Amino acid sequence: MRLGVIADDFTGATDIAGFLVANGLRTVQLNDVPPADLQVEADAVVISLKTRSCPVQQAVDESLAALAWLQARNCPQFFFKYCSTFDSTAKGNIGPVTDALLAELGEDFTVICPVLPVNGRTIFNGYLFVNGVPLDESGMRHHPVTPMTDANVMRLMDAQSKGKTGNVSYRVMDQGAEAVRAALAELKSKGFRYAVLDALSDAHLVVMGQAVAEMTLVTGGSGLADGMARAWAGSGDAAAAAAEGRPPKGRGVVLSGSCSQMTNAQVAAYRAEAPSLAVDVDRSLHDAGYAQELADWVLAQAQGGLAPLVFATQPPEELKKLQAKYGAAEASEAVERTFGALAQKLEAAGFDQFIVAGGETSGIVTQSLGIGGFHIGPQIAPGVPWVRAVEKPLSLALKSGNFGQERFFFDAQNLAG
Ligand SMILES: Nc1ncnc2c1ncn2[C@@H]1O[C@H](COP(=O)(O)OP(=O)(O)OP(=O)(O)O)[C@@H](O)[C@H]1O
Ligand SMILES: O=C(O)[C@@H](O)C(=O)CO
Repeated sequence: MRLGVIADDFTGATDIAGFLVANGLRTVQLNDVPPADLQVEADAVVISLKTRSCPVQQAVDESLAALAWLQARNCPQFFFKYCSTFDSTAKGNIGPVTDALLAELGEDFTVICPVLPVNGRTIFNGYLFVNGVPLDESGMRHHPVTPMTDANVMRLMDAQSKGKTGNVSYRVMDQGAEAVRAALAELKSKGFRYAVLDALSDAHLVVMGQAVAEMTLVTGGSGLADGMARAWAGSGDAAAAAAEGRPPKGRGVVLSGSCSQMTNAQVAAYRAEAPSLAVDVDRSLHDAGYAQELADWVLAQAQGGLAPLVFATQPPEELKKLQAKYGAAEASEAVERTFGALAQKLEAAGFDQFIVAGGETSGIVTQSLGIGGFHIGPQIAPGVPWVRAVEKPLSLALKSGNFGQERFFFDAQNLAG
């Protein structure tokens, strides 16, 4: 094993795993900290946790348990994967988890790099942009759980961590890996504990991938991992690495629990052509028989055409109203529970392809289906591979809220079989 990844949510985990596979690295994704005796043969192991928005101590404990599992297999390098839109407010978990991992590894310096240029997530002078717009002016300011109101990654990190954060600017990236290594050494010697790496392009990813090759712990988005994998692997055999994760034809359903801008557009595009049903938040909260009713609706849709869609996805203004009425945490937990129960009922009824939108939603669906690990297949869109459960014949597409193009739900089905 050459890289061990600790990811703070499920779609984040499949995102980074997809990029490693696309560079020809054999990669296995394990959901939750695996049992101590599990044997895995792979170039990279991605452990997906659900620690993005849980209490801080839980996030720290689970991340350290994942680290211990990887250390027990002599893993030489570790990657803490979080969202390319940071998804972590001043009370968030990225700082505390990074500090705990550094302490456990006996290290005192790392990089902070939530980038993925191919999906429009870039960093310029330490400010995070989403499709050219500062993070706090993007759809992320309306996020139901982690509204992002600052685009300055140094400030975000300083607010939730133990040390000081510096920046390696795009101008240094332009000068190549040697210059970046020198800039990192200088920040470290000046007492900085973290360095935010600028990245405006794929070329910058390659440079930073080379520059951090010897760093024990790195942190960031899958753009950084793409750069690292390219630095090691060159162009490995991506088709062979993806073979076990390829989805056969199957019986599919689309479950959308993300309220991101892109998911709203994807749901609108899909509803225009496919059978769809909106989740009623009130009934999710109060009606024990509701998931069965949703399952009955899905089962009643014609087979063979487009997969039926069940969605909780709402535009920001509707979501605000629902959250004000029911409480944000209560409403989102009820919606997640509903999707979890629905997925179980559909599996029991013979569904074997689950296309899921939203990181938290994907986490709950995967857990409810009792899936412990995935083989990673071909990418439907950058950062969204098809994955195939290790222990049963189920294929899933786990889409981060803002990933994929407008016809993503169609694209996923077109790639299957
Ligand atoms: N109509 C709704 N009312 C209240 N909460 C909702 C509603 N629809 C979705 N939610 C909740 O919003 C949260 C969305 O988070 P999720 O991680 O699934 O999507 P996302 O944040 O857009 O994706 P990502 O984390 O990949 O960026 C979930 O907890 C979900 O249950
Ligand atoms: O980095 C991203 O944007 C995604 O992998 C993710 O973590 C969203 O849940």
